[in-house]
Amino acid sequence: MDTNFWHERWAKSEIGFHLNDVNPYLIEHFAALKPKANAAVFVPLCGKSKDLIWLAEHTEKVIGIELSKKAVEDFFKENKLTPSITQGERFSTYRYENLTIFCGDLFELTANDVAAYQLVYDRASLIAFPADMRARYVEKLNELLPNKTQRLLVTVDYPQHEMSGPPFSVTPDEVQQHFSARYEIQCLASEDILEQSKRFKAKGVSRMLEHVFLLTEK
Ligand SMILES: C[S@@+](CC[C@H](N)C(=O)[O-])C[C@H]1O[C@@H](n2cnc3c(N)ncnc32)[C@H](O)[C@@H]1O
Repeated sequence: MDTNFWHERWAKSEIGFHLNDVNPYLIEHFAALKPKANAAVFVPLCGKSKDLIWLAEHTEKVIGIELSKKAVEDFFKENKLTPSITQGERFSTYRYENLTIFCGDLFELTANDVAAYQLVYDRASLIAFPADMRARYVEKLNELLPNKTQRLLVTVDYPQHEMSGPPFSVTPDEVQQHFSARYEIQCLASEDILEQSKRFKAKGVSRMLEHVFLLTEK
């Protein structure tokens, strides 16, 4: 899967992952991170998610990174916000009050870009990548983030042979494999979402769970 895959999804508005409202898991479980008053949250692969708005209202600073210029521009347009925009070598940077979105490739980020961020919100980001890229993504985030980070991670888990992703299936065992060396892992919720996932059911998926994990650095 290369970056063109995502540019095409956005160009054709094939963005079934996008929710028109804030993700209910974020509202319900964000407090489990026990965010400090000056919490700063990093949102990798943020799309045009409304979750950015909610996080900006509930934390001191939010930074997202998103490949698609269309996604970033739609985000500001649809939320009636006018950002300042700076063109850099690696990214175009969109800023509005306490929210910053880098438009560019996550793999181009350096630790300096996100060093001040202790919390990570990952909804539909790890599961956006096939297995080999997931390993690379986990490694990249480990390299970027300083010690003592916490993450809220939302995954989907279904028989992978029944559908080609994205979203890709990430089982609780795989979450352990990626993160147990560095994080205490707690599953906060597991929900059967098959009935509400009509487009996946239509593709022949027989079982689909969504899991919410709290990862706390050891
Ligand atoms: C499944 S969507 C999830 C978006 C968002 N987290 C949400 O909940 O709506 C994955 C997003 O990651 C973006 N993306 C994919 N690869 C990327 C990369 N290497 N760097 C930055 N963004 C990327 C895609 O354009 C897409 O918007």
